[in-house]
Amino acid sequence: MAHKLASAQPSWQKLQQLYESKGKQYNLTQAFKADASRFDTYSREWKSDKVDARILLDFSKNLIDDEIFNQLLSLAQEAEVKKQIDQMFAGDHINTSEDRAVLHVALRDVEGEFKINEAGVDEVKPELEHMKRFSDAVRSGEWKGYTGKPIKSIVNIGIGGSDLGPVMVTEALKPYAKRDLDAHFVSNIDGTHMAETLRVCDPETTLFIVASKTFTTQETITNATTARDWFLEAAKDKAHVAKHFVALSTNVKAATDFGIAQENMFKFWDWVGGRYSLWSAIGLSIALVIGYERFEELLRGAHQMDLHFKNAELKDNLPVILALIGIWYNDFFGSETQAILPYDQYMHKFADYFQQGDMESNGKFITKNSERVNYHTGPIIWGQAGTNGQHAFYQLIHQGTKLIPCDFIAPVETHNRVGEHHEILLSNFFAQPEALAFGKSEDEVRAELGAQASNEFLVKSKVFEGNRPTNSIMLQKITPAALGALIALYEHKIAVQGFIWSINSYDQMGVELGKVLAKKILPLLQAKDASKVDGAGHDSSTSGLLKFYLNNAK
Ligand SMILES: O=P(O)(O)OC[C@H]1O[C@H](O)[C@H](O)[C@@H](O)[C@@H]1O
Repeated sequence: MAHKLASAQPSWQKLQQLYESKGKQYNLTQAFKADASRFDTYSREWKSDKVDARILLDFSKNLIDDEIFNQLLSLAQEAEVKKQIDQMFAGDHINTSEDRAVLHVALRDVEGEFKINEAGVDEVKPELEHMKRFSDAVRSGEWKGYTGKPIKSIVNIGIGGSDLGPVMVTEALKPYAKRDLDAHFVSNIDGTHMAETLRVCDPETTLFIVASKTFTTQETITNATTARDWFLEAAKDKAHVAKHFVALSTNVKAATDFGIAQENMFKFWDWVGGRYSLWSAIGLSIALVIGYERFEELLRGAHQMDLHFKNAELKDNLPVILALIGIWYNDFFGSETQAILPYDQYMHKFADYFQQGDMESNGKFITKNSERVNYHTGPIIWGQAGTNGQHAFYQLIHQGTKLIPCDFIAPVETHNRVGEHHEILLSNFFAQPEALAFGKSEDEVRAELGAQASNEFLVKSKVFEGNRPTNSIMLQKITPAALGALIALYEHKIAVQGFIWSINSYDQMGVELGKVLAKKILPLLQAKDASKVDGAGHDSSTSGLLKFYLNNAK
């Protein structure tokens, strides 16, 4: 593949012209008035007869018409998106900088449909069986701690991709959780995180899950060592570690060196990216919390979305549509961010999860052809659960000077029917995109204000310009399968954007430099001697900060 600059594609220039000639002054009120079937044209419903999942994507409230949409589809064709999707599913080493395949889709190919020829793929099933046996034993109480008591608390120790997925999914699927099994997630190197967690755990009934793809991550190894010390203070005998510590890793040797018994090791493979790993052994805490069967439903839901992504035509392909609309704003309107706003309390970690998923994947400036891009790549992802965001930052989305495309997500059915809460919640879910799209004109404000309309500032302050684009995504219910499909939808959206921008979405070189510098600085802090700072080769700002710290450290 040539991996051309996206801006060198013929469609890119045409999209630029379309932005100038009509995109930037596109008027949603007029567009909806002119076309009664706009919703039908720009919405797609995806369902699967294999799993309990269904997703409606309404993208009609976007600044697009047929010409723009078709031009975006041409861009996807010119970038050979279909071919790149096929390469991913075939196990080609599309992570070129690390010479690795990108096969999270193989983890959820529960029936083995994809026939991928890559070392480790045939081990997926036995590993899942291992996870099933183990999670069943812990959940049933058959697995006992060193004093013969069943496990009551699990503590997942991991960071980044070894934390965010399990946290997000266990929160999103809490209605399916075993309520008498407490789940904790410790990620931060800040000792407070571990200290506050251990405060509520009992060494006799706590299981630690050390989750690290590389098993070298400083935070995770330090936290795991602290947890082991705490455990041994009570248990005394190192042999008891085997009943209370398991490891999830691709690095079997390092996990063994840490003292994890062979049978307590759950492995995965280097073709699983950290931020795409919740489907692998990294999902063990999910299986423990919701049960293995539900975990498998999550995988099956994702797999159905994989099939849709692989097989559907570009114009009907949900991940492709989301990706193209994102590119339209990111690269032609100059939008810098993308908000993800789930109207479901259980989904409150969804935006956090895709902050890593999207920003670590597509925050890159070098193409696979070693050129520096001359366009913007990955958006800044942010958001929180509705309706909380409405009372915090929506003011800026409605009336600020920045264009912030938003994805609104909601389930038709709630897990908790409490009075009319769900109707009230959803009335907001429907109202916000409507307000953003159509706004309120000055004439409307004047008519509403009556006598007060003589106050010019009041009138102008109450105007909503509208034309602020949104996608609305509805699921039937946040079931394991539906959540699996939704996560896969966003994963593949990220993939398509990376394909079009010609970047490698599957490495993360940008996180390394800071880690290297921290390792150089740590000995200075350990030496506790401010006089050693000068001469350590740091700039005056870093040196000044270090000296301030060392002179005041207690
Ligand atoms: O799972 P681990 O090897 O411990 O890695 C944990 C995380 O740290 C790294 O710095 C990467 O930025 C993440 O992609 C990764 O998920």
